[in-house]
Parts: sequence; C-alpha cells; structure tokens
Amino acid sequence: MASFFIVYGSETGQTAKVARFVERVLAERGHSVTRTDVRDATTLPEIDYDGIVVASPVVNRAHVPEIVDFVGEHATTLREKPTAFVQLSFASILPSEWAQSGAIEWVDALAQGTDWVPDRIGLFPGAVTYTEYDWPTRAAFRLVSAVTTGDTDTSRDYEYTDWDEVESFAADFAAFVESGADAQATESDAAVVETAAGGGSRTVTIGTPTRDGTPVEPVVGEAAAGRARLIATIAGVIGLAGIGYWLARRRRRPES
Ligand SMILES: Cc1cc2nc3c(=O)[nH]c(=O)nc-3n(C[C@H](O)[C@H](O)[C@H](O)COP(=O)(O)O)c2cc1C
Repeated sequence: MASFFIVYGSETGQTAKVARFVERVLAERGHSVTRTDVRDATTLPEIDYDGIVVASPVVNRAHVPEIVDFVGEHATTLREKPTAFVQLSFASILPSEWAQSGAIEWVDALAQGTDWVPDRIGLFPGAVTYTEYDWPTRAAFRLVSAVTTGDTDTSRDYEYTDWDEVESFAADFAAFVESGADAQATESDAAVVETAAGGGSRTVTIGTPTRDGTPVEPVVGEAAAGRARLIATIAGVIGLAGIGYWLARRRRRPES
C-alpha cells in the first residue's frame, strides 16, 4: 500500500470532482489517500507521501493562484517525489492545434516558474457550468461556445471531462508509484506522449478534445455567427482603444 496526497484548486467544482474521482481510483487499488482543497487548508500537512497529485483548472490563462503558491512553496519536495499534475481547461475541449499547444504551455509556464517537472501530466477537458457563472462570465462563455463547441444553452451545464481517460491516468500514476517510479504509461484512449522539459522527461496525457473525439464544426446559425463576429469586433476596437489610451498616457508621463 502506498500513500498519496491530492491537492487541488477549483473555481466552479469540476477540478474538485476530478480530485474526488482520482481519490476513488487510488483508494480502490488499496492505497491511502489524503485529499485537500488548497483553499481549505489553513496549514498544509508536512508532505511525506509516496505520490503527490496536484490539480488545477486554467482560469484567465493561469492556474489557481493558491496552487501556484503551493507548488512554489513545496517545489523541493515535489521534485523529489513521484508527482502528477492534472489540468482542466476549456482549451482542451477544442481539437485545434493552437488550443492544444496552448494547454501544454500553461503547464510549461508553471514548470519554468517553479522548476518542477511532474512525472505525469494530464490535460483534460473541463466543464462549462453556465448555471454557476455570474452574467459576464456566462455571456463570455456563450460567445466563445457559439464559435467553437456550439453548446450555448445557458440554462444547463456542459461536462466535457472523459472519466475513462481520467481513470486511466490515475491508474497509470498509481502503477508508476507502486513500481518504484519505473512504470511506463499504461494503455489509454488518450494520447500519451513523452516529451523533454527542463532537462527531464515527462509523460503527457492529452485528453480527447471532444466527447466522441471528432473535430467539432461550429454549429451556429449564420445570425448567431454574425452577432458573435460583431461583438468580437466591438470588443477588439474597445481593446485597441484601451491600448492606444495607455500608450498615449505613458508617452505623456514625464521620465522620473
Ligand atoms: C472565469 C473563468 C475563466 C476561465 N479561463 C480559462 C482560460 O483562460 N483558458 C481555458 O482554457 N479555460 C478557461 N476556463 C475554463 C475552465 O478551465 C474550465 O471551465 C474548468 O473546468 C474549470 O474548472 P473548475 O470547475 O474546477 O474551476 C475558465 C473558466 C472560468 C469560469
């Protein structure tokens, strides 16, 4: 029996759900598991576990700040132990190459900032939980969804996480820890690639971007697509005006 520590951050609950699921997979293999919401833990336990799982969604192009702090604080321990990092994002829902490479770049940024390269990395599609969002977030996700997944019914939530893939990932990490960190990736439906980062090798599991694995065509009507384009154009003009204003102010500001 090995001991595992799972620490996660979650804004709207999907990563918490994944953390609970990973806990169950590990426990079913006979391991002892401690699972902690990074925000609930007033003091984090001294980490002395055989394997550590860190999980975070991407929110506004970054991981949950408390998770980043946790990794920074415990980087030495994380470098010495078998570790897995689980990332949930909207980008991983999308089959396009830019979205997929963007998803791994967030992990690269975390690894570079903390000098920690997890042994196993899982990039999984998250969820769009319209019913949990405030109206600006709901509107933003409706717009993004209109031009990507087509899932724009804001009266319900959309879960894209493939639980079989998360199970394979958790089982693979368990096998890795059980065998003294020598195990190779097990069979999985998800793409598993070996890459080098920061001088070490790592195994990245890339969750299937859509429910059935086929690229999604934007399933929006012409009118909706036209509205989305108009809003995007207005947002772009406002953004550019903001940058112009900022530059103008900077130029006028006297050198100190
Ligand atoms: C306010 C907000 C900002 C988000 N920003 C991003 C982002 O920049 N990139 C991305 O790929 N996904 C983004 N997402 C999608 C989340 O990563 C996804 O919904 C994930 O499942 C959320 O996990 P959680 O429920 O554990 O918070 C964002 C979600 C929210 C609510």
